[in-house]
Amino acid sequence: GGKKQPPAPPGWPVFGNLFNLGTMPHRTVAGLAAEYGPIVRLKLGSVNTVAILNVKAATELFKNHDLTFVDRTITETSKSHDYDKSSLALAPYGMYWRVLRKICTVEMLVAKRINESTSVRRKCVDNMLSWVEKEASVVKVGSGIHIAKFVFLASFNMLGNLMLSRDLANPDSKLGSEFFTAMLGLMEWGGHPNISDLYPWLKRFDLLGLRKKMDTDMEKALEIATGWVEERVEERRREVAHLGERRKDFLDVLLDHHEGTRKDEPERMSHRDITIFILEIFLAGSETTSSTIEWALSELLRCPEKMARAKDEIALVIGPDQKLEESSVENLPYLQAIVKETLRLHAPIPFLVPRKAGQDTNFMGYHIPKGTQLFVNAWAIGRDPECWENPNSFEPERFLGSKVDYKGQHFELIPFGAGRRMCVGVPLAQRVLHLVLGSLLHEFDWELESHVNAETLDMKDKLGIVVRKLEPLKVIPQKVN
Ligand code: HEM
Repeated sequence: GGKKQPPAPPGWPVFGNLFNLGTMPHRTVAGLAAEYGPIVRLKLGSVNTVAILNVKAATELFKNHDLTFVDRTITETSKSHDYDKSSLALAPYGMYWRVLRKICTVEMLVAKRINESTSVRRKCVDNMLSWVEKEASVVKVGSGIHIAKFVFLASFNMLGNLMLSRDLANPDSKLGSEFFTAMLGLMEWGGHPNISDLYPWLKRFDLLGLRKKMDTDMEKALEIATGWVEERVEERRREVAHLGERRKDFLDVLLDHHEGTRKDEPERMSHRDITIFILEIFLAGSETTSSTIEWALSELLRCPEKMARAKDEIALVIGPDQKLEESSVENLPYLQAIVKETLRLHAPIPFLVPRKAGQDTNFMGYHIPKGTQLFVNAWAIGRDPECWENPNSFEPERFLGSKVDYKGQHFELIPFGAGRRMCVGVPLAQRVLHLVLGSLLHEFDWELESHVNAETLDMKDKLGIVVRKLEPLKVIPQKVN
């Protein structure tokens, strides 16, 4: 075999294909498949990138080349305060990653441990429902509320409770709101395209000022979270006599591990590592969840008969004066289908978390040099016409009686990725998505604002760390009695 590289659209000197991308790169890049095929080479500034655009190529990737592309590309903002050195999502495929990933899958994000915290999530959802109701009562007639904001707060609060047993959405907590603001900053600066990543030799000029902004917010977030970790270490010291009174949260699991390993063991997590892990879970789990819920509601508001079907299903299983519990979700196949269909059409992280080639490799007849960045376009894959009928239309029915799910075995539906680096939060995300969406549908009737209707609702998206709606969904909730 020669050294045939994947086809590439023509680019500009210096800029490469940067201008081909536009504001919705997942859509633009998906569109290249028609002319260039499912494996496309792009030059983003000076960075060699390959994008995977259909199910066939993704299947080959995850089945036979997962290990070649198991490491991540590291962005300039993620190096702030050495975040990348402790991050699970960015860790090289080695001992540290393996140990931390195992703690996650075996001790934190496993069904048994998730079951123990059911009431915590219930409480956070109840809070959210009352925020929604309250806000709806103060906006003027015909205007809606920004629903994603409340779901985001609730998800953030849930994660704070699961990890730290702390209510960060409590408006009286000054520290909580400072932390929240700093974390919003991390998401903003981390999701913004950065000249420093496109032209590494310009890094030191930090032309967009993103690294500087990141450093400021990272410092604040770390300072606050470090305080929480230290406080807990103290508390545990005092508590040793009567352990078992408190529910073991993620922080306890991590500290148990820290204290259980010998100091000279290479896989020992430092307090710094633990603190950064906490930030990472907030970053990974909040906006992904709220964006999915916002899209699901938007799609349902465009199809009143599907909205009605979802509400009818819930009403049949859950009494009007009962709450929707996580344990009821298994009896709500249509709700489950709605979540799948939403993730198919609106993968919140449409290129997954970028990977890179660990060595020169031959992929489906193409030569891909070591160091090449890899985008797996989950958005395009979810709409691959070879695998999906009417790929662009919202039809949850397609999943009824189908085995296809997002757990990494069906490469046509990979909003959480697949292979070794697949999202570690799936079991939790799955609970939260169904609980939140189901509760919103059960407790309220939803209407669009008076000047909008199903045909005119804006469905455009934009890409940050997460794809969200360009125009936030504004909806009018009507409490169901
Ligand atoms: C709708 C919700 C979510 C979506 C769509 C999502 C999606 C993803 C994707 C696409 C990846 C990269 C996968 C790959 O490279 O193949 C990822 C990685 C990750 N996710 Fe999620 N995620 C969600 C929720 C969560 C939650 C709730 C948590 C934590 C509790 C979480 C923690 C992580 C972590 C730690 C990684 C890095 C894994 C690694 O590199 O080994 N995610 N997620």
